[in-house]
Amino acid sequence: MEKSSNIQVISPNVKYTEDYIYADYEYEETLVTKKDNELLVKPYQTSLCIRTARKVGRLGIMLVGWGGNNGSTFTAAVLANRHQLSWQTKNGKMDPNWYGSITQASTVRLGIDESGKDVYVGMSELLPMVHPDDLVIDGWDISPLNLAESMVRAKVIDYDLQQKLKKEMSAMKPRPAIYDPDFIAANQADRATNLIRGSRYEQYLQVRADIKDCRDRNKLDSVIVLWTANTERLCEVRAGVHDTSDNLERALRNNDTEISPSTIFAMAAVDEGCCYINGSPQNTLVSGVVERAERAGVFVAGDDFKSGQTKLKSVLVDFLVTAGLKPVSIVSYNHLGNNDGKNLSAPKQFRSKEITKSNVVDDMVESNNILYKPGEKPDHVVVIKYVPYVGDSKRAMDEYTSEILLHGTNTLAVHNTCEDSLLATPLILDLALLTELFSRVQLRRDDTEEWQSLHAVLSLVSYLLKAPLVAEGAPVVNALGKQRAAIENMMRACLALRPIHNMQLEHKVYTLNHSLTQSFNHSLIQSFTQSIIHSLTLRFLYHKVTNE
Ligand SMILES: NC(=O)c1ccc[n+]([C@@H]2O[C@H](COP(=O)([O-])OP(=O)(O)OC[C@H]3O[C@@H](n4cnc5c(N)ncnc54)[C@H](O)[C@@H]3O)[C@@H](O)[C@H]2O)c1
Ligand SMILES: O=P([O-])([O-])O[C@@H]1[C@@H](O)[C@H](O)[C@@H](O)[C@H](O)[C@@H]1O
Repeated sequence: MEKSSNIQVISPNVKYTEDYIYADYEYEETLVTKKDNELLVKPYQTSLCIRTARKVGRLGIMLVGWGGNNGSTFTAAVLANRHQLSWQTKNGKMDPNWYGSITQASTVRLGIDESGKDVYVGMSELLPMVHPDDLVIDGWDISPLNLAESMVRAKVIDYDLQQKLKKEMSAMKPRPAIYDPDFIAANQADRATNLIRGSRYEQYLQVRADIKDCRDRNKLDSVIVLWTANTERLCEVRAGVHDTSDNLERALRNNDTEISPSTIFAMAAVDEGCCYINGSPQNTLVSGVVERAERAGVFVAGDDFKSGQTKLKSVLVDFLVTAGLKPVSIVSYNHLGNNDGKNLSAPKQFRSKEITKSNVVDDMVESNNILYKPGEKPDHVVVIKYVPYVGDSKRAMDEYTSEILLHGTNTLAVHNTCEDSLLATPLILDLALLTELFSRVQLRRDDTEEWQSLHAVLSLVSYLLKAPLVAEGAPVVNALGKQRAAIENMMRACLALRPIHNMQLEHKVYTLNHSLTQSFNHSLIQSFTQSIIHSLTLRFLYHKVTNE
C-alpha cells in the first residue's frame, strides 16, 4: 500500500497518465561572467520534461551491519509502526511514530489558500512513494545474533516494546558477511563469527547470490543495499586498482588486499542492479564503483549519516555566516558508549569519521569572501571518546566562537544528548525511500532525446549525509537548508511547480493583496450564498415532511 497522494496539480504543464506524471518544467539559472571589474549577470532557462513513474514497486532494503544498533533499531521501528504497537514506559503508554524522518514526519509548503495562508502537506504526499510498512528488510552481519538478540544488545528500544517485538525479530537472522580485520578495529574481532569464507571474489559472488535470493524469495521489484556496518579505515586509493570499473574487477579477482569489505558489497549490489548507500564515513565509493554504477544505471550515495552533532553544525555555521558573523573556532567533542564508539576508539577508524565531521563547514565558509580570505578557515577540532557507561546516548558538546562587530566575539556553547540510533534510524528510512523515488524520475529536454535518469551519484540525498558524494566536478553543498530545498524543489519540479521563493508578495504588495482578497471575498460570498440556499432547502423539506 503506497502512501497515496491526493494532490492533483491543475496546470497545462502537468499530464497524468496511468503510468507516469509528466511535467513540463522551466529550469532557471543565472550565468555570471566577469568582465574587467564588472560582473555580467545573464538569467537563462532550460526547458525540461520530467516524468515520474507512478507505480511504486515492492522494495527490499538489505542492511550491511543489520545486527548493529542502527540496524536493529531500524527493524524495530518498522515493525512497531507496521503493527501500530503501543508500549508502557515510566511516562505512560507510548505509540509508534517516525519522528526524525523528513518523508514521514515533515511537511512541505504546497502554496496558499484563498486567504493567502500557507498550505503544507506531508512530504510523502507530494509524489507516489513506498510506504514504510511495506518495506522488506534483510541483511548481513559478521555477528551471528538474531535481530531480537541484537536489539537487546543495543539497549536502545524500551523494554516493554522489546518484549512485543521479540518473537518476530528472533526469526530474523543476518546473513554471513565479509570480515577483514585490517579494515575495522581489532576490538570487533570477538563478534566476527558469522562470515563468508573464501577469496574476495568468492565473497562478492556470495553477496550477489544473497541479493538474488532476497529479491526472488520476497518477489521484490527493487532492492537497495545500505551500509550501516562499522566504520572502516580509509582504503589507500591506488591507480590501476580503484580508479576504473575494469581495474577494480581485476583487483577483486586477484584478491587485492586493498579492496575493502564495503567496496565488495558495493560492487555486488551494483552488479545486481541495486542502488548502494554508504551510511559510514569510509571511502567505499571509489571511482571504479561510481563508473560501475553509471554503467549499470543505478544510484550510489554517501557518506556517513548526518544525524546529530554534525547536522546541527550544518545549520549553525550557515546561520552565522549568512548573518555576516565570522565563525573562527569550532570545537566538537562527544563521547558515547555504543559499539560504534568502541570501533571509533581505534585511530584509523576515528580518522575516517574525523574527516567527514570536519569538512562539513567548507561550502559555507567558501561562500563568503567578505568574512574569509581565500583558503582561510575557522579552527576546527573534532574529538570522540568512548565511554561505555553512556551507551547509545551520545553526549555532544560544541563551542562556536565567532568574530562580531568591531572584533568583538560571540561564543555559542551547545550540549546535545543525541540518542544516536534513534536519530540515525529515520535517516535510513529516508535514504531508502528517496532513492527509490528518484529512481523513478527521468528527464529530457525535448522528445527528440532519450529519457535519462539522474546522475548515478545521487547527491540529492545530501541532506541525510555528512560528507555528500557528488558527481565529478560538482560543488559539495553541506548547508542543511539548501540541501532540504534541493529535495523539496526537485519533488515540486516533478509536478511542474516552481521552487519555493518565500517572498509572500501577496502580503507585501497592495494590488496583489487586493486581488487576492477580491477572489477570496468572491469565494466567501459564493459559499455563504450556497449555505443560505442549503439551509432554506432543508427548512422547506422539514416543513413539508412534518405537515404530511
Ligand atoms: N547516529 C548514528 O548512529 C550514526 C551516525 C552517523 C554514522 N553512523 C555510522 O553507522 C554505522 C553503524 O552504527 P551503529 O551505531 O549501528 O554501529 P554498531 O557497531 O552497533 O553496528 C555495526 C554492525 O556492523 C557489523 N559489522 C561490522 N563489520 C561488518 C561487515 N564487514 N559486514 C557486515 N556487518 C559488519 C557489526 O557486527 C555490528 O553489528 C557506523 O559506521 C557509524 O559510524 C552512525
Ligand atoms: O552525526 P553526528 O552526530 O555528527 O556524528 C556522530 C558522531 O558524533 C559519533 O561520535 C559517531 O559515533 C556517530 O557515528 C555519528 O557519526
